[in-house]
Amino acid sequence: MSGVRAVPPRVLTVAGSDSGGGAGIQADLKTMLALGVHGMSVITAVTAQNSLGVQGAWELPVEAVRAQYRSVVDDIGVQAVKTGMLASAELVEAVAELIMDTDAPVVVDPVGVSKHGDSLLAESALDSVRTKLLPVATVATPNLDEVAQLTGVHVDSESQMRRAAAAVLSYGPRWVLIKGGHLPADAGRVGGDQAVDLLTDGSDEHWLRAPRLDSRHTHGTGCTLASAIASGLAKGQTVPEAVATAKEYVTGAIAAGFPLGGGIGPVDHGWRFRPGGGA
Ligand SMILES: Nc1ncnc2c1ncn2[C@@H]1O[C@H](COP(=O)(O)OP(=O)(O)O)[C@@H](O)[C@H]1O
Ligand SMILES: Cc1ncc(COP(=O)(O)OP(=O)(O)O)c(N)n1
Repeated sequence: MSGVRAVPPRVLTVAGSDSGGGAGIQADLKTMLALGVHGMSVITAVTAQNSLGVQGAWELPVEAVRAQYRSVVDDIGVQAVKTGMLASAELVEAVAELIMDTDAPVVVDPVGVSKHGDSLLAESALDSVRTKLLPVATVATPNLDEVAQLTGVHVDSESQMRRAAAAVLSYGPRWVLIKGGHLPADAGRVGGDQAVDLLTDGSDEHWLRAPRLDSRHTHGTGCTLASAIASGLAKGQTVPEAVATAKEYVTGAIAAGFPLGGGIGPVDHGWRFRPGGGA
């Protein structure tokens, strides 16, 4: 018996490995599986990491990163790329160069520091992120700490998110999603009980709001959101559509986050497959 099988859209993550499975490459591939695309990976660094923090990190040589990327893109092809932990200026610049030659939308999560405060990007790489990586992004997804690191703009209220967006857009990404997950709960508005993000290309503006969930187990929120956006783009969604569906997915994953180890547990990438998850 023979038949033609449907081929799912293919999404490539270029990121670091999180041994604890909550963030990084592991979060990206789980998200992609949950959202029905074929996930592939270029590993840039390996971290020894768990619910308590990052105990060690080792970069891969730039030629190993280039070789993984070429193997995937030249044979299998990609409909979207997502970048996460890139560790050093050399890796940031090599990845930006590879992306420039790839005809697919790119989600850049400019990962700087983990939730535990462990650095995942050398200070000396910040300028390469600004001048080489952000210009090739279809969507950049900085959190508020990354906005401050990259632009010097400190956001502590919703009204300042517009200023932050303009500062990031000045480096050249087509869209920016300013993630307000780190915004104080009462910032700038009455009843600030929402997790608010701002998506804009400088003229079109979308405010995304979800209930702010009182969960300690939020490890991997940023990686999960960025991978979900890339999955939507690979399926042919517009940027605002992909971001809206990704926000809904990450909110469900945070709501279903669970305790692992002695610290911050992961969000549940498989929440839609659990009873009541809707799959
Ligand atoms: N407690 C929370 N409840 C609901 N949504 C949240 C919560 N914390 C973060 N988010 C959402 O998760 C996504 C990732 O944001 P954030 O946690 O700021 O990123 P990062 O993991 O890069 O620090 C955003 O859509 C943000 O609004
Ligand atoms: C290997 C690796 N990459 C990225 C992160 C940061 O992930 P993020 O989704 O921002 O989640 P938190 O770590 O902030 O919870 C990471 N920790 N490890």
